Parts: sequence; structure tokens; C-alpha cells
Amino acid sequence: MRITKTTLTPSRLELVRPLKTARATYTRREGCLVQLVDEEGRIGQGEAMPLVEFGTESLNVCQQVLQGHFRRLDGQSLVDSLDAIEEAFALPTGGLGQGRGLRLRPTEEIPHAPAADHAVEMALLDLLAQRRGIPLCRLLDRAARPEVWVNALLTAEAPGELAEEARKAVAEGYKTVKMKVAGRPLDEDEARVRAVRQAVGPEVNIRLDANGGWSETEAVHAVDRLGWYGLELCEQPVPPQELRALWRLQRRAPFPLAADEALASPEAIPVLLGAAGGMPAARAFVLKPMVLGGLLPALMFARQAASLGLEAFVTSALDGVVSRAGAAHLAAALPSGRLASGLGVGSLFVREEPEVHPFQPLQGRIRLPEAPGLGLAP
Ligand SMILES: O=C(O)CCC(=O)c1ccccc1C(=O)O
Ligand SMILES: [Mg+2]
Repeated sequence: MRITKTTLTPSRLELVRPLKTARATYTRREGCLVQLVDEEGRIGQGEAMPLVEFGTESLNVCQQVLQGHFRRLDGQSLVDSLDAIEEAFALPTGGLGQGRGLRLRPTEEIPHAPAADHAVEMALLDLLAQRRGIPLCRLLDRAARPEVWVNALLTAEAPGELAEEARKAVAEGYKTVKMKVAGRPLDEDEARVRAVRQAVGPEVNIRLDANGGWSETEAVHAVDRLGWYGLELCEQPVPPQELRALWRLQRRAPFPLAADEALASPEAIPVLLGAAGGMPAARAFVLKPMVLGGLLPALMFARQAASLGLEAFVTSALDGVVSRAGAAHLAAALPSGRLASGLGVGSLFVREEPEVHPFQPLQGRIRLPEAPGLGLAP
């Protein structure tokens, strides 16, 4: 494919009400939309929405790196293959493949910019899938599933309100609800979890996310007390750099712990997987393509985890619909679809462009469009 035109449009999303996690409070999200046009006029779409507290570049650096990627892409041809797209983002290693194809990261001087890489990679994947006439998920894996389960994200603070949100989500058809914990006394979190369990009954999965907000001692108490309520899993109970604490906690917890923020440091990944010798630090992994630098790195990570008997699921980082569309295609292509994806956040935003799109969950699921590529009209 030859890229004949590149465009970058700033984007901004306002949340209906602030989303409070143990580490940050989100009121709006900012980023940019990328479009790449090929020689036949097809449009590939991508999106960058940096999340600095998850180790991505700032919006400023993101835009600079995107401009650099655009300069290297404009008017250039790229081999029509997944390998060529993957290689475009890899630093030259002197090994196999060097000198073949187009390099978007030709030197080490280009800053680590996973959100920028994510946007351009997605637009290239969208184009490649369109050129082949298949949905993006099937480009990632020929046996991709036709639909993915999604969790509802509960945002209320008080137990009563949380329970009401949870009941509504279950009535809509959600089988998994997720709530933020930590950053408050454990008694309060216990009352919140108890209220949600009472509201949803025994069959619905309750997923917790502590966003690294507990010390190891607090996390031990939390796991002992909250585990009683039958939890599906808990994301990032301890601070992301405390891999040994996560390891110890996982051996004690009666449910899987999922590393999320910990994946922001590339050096942590072999340790988390137990690939550096020793046992894995967690039983599950949260894949945020925006943080991991694209759909392909996230897919490779999930396959490596699956080969070790570990699970992975996809979540957005409160991104716009273009990123969520790509993430839904990734979720459909993962080795396992058992764990619901965190892609039900569209309703948290004041208004979305477009307002109607195929990636709005229906009855707790997203059915992947049959259209070639992302399946999202530009
Ligand atoms: O998983 C979801 O439903 C939404 C994603 C989410 O919780 C989130 C949103 C913004 C920043 C961090 C996180 C997180 O998973 O930790
Ligand atoms: Mg999380």
C-alpha cells in the first residue's frame, strides 16, 4: 500500500461525571485522531489518547512523534502484510528483516510514544484489512470470535447508588460489573462490594480495580475480607513497581489478580510472566493497546501469556470510539474470550462522534461488524 495523505485532528472527550480511581480523577480526555489515505482512496483510522499515569508520552510528545511518523509515511509504500506493519515500529536490531520495508522508528532517538505508535499502527491495520476485504479481527486471527463480552463500569461512590447502577447493568444484560476500590477505608469498600453482591445475586461476576492504591499490608487485608464476596478478579491491587508484593499476594488470594499499570514498564513484562525464571506474578493481564503501543504488541503479549496458562483481557484507557473499535477487534482475536473486555465506557462521555456506532455494547456484548477493516465510518 502507498500512503498518499496523512491527517491529524485533535479530539477531546468530556465525562458526564468525574471518574475517580485510587490514583487519579478523570474529568476529560484529550488526544488526536489519525487518518491515512491509500492510493485507491481508502481511509484508515487510528486514535492516540495518551494516559501519562500509565507510562505513555504526553500529548505534546505524542503529536511530535505522530508528525515524524507522518513524514516517514507520506508518499511511501509499505508491503501489504502484518509483518511489515509490525516491523515498521520495531527498532532496527541488526538481525533478520533489517532493511526490508519502511521503518517508522529508524533510530533510538525517537522517544517511547506508545499512544502515537498505537494510532498509526491501527490506521495501517485498518487499511490492510480493508485491502484484503476482511474485518480487522480476522486479520489478527483467522478464527476471531464474532462477538465479545463487555463489563459494565460502575462509577458511584456510595453503596446504595452503586447497587442501583449494578442492578441497571444486569437488567441490560451485563454478566460482569467492575468497580473501583482502594483510596478509602477498607470498611467502606467492604460495604460497597457487599451492596453490589446483594444487588446482582450470586451469578454475576464482580471485578475490582484498585489502580495500585493499596500497600501490601492493606492489600492482604483487602484480599482476605473482600474475597469472601466471590470475586472474579482484582486489577492492580498494589503499586505497579512492587512486583514481588504482587507475586506474594497472588499466592494468597482466592481469586486471580490482574496486572494492569505494571505493564507500563517494558522491563517488568518478563518478570510478570515468570519468563525471567521463577513463577508468574499474576494470573491475568490487562491489555491496554494505548499503553502497549498497539494491537499487535498486545496480541503477542496475550499469546505469550496464554502459552503459560495465564489469561488476558482488553480494556480501553477511557478512549474514544476509534480506539475502542480497534480494542474490540483485538478482544475478538485473543486466544481466549472468557474474561469480559473493559469497553463499555462510551456512555460515560457527554457526547460521542459518531453518536451511533457498532461498538456500543448491546445486552453486555459487542458484535463485531462484518465490514472490512475497523467497520467504523470515518
Ligand atoms: O475496564 C473498564 O471498564 C474501563 C477502563 C478503566 O477502568 C480505566 C480507565 C481509565 C484509566 C484506567 C483504567 C483501568 O482499567 O485501570
Ligand atoms: Mg485497571
